[in-house]
Amino acid sequence: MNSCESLYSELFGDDDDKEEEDENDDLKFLDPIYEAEPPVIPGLRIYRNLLSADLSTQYFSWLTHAYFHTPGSTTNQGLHFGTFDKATPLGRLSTISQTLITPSMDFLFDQAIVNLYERGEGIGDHVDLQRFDSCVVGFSFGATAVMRLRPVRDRQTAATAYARELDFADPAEIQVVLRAGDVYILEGEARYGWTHGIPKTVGGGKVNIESRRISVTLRKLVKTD
Ligand SMILES: O=C(O)CCC(=O)C(=O)O
Ligand SMILES: [Fe+2]
Repeated sequence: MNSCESLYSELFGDDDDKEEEDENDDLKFLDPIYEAEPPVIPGLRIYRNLLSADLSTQYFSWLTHAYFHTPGSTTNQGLHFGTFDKATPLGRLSTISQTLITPSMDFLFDQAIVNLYERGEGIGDHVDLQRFDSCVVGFSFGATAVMRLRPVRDRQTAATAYARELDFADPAEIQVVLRAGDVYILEGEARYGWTHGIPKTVGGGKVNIESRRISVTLRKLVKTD
């Protein structure tokens, strides 16, 4: 067993035999609660505390160890492509995501991005690339972040203009507070008609992310054949 596997066992247990029965034990299915001010964006869902504080801390530790542990490394992103092994932490998050997606979206998630933010960091306003399907699920671990969503005038341009200056339909923006254990879903209008981003500062210069935050976003690659 390598050190990563043993940490995993320590955190999540050795679940070779009880994988099936345990699969959904950690989930606390709460009704979605929107913290965003009206108008709420169609296709945006926020599940508060979907993962308990303890479990979120375990994910945070595992993700830190698995992706951002090399001393001196400046890596702030981990990527996963392909179907998920259900016995891994990312696999568990994909299982949760599968249960949350709208039933009409009959697909399996097969891509994950793990993003690391240190204090004061953020991500520019963007629309996730078109090569990904219409539903994106995001998990938050570590420090709290405010995510900002803004409507775009031209969806086509927005879809190819990752994190650069966009033509916003109007100055409206919706702010969503994301805490450890919260899960958000972007689909439909919220996925294509609005950008999302995490500003470095909020409310007159206050630092948005105050200490390390790790997010995991899950997507499905669109078939190109
Ligand atoms: O950190 C987050 O929750 C957002 C990440 C994101 O928007 C992305 O990776 O496309
Ligand atoms: Fe994104």
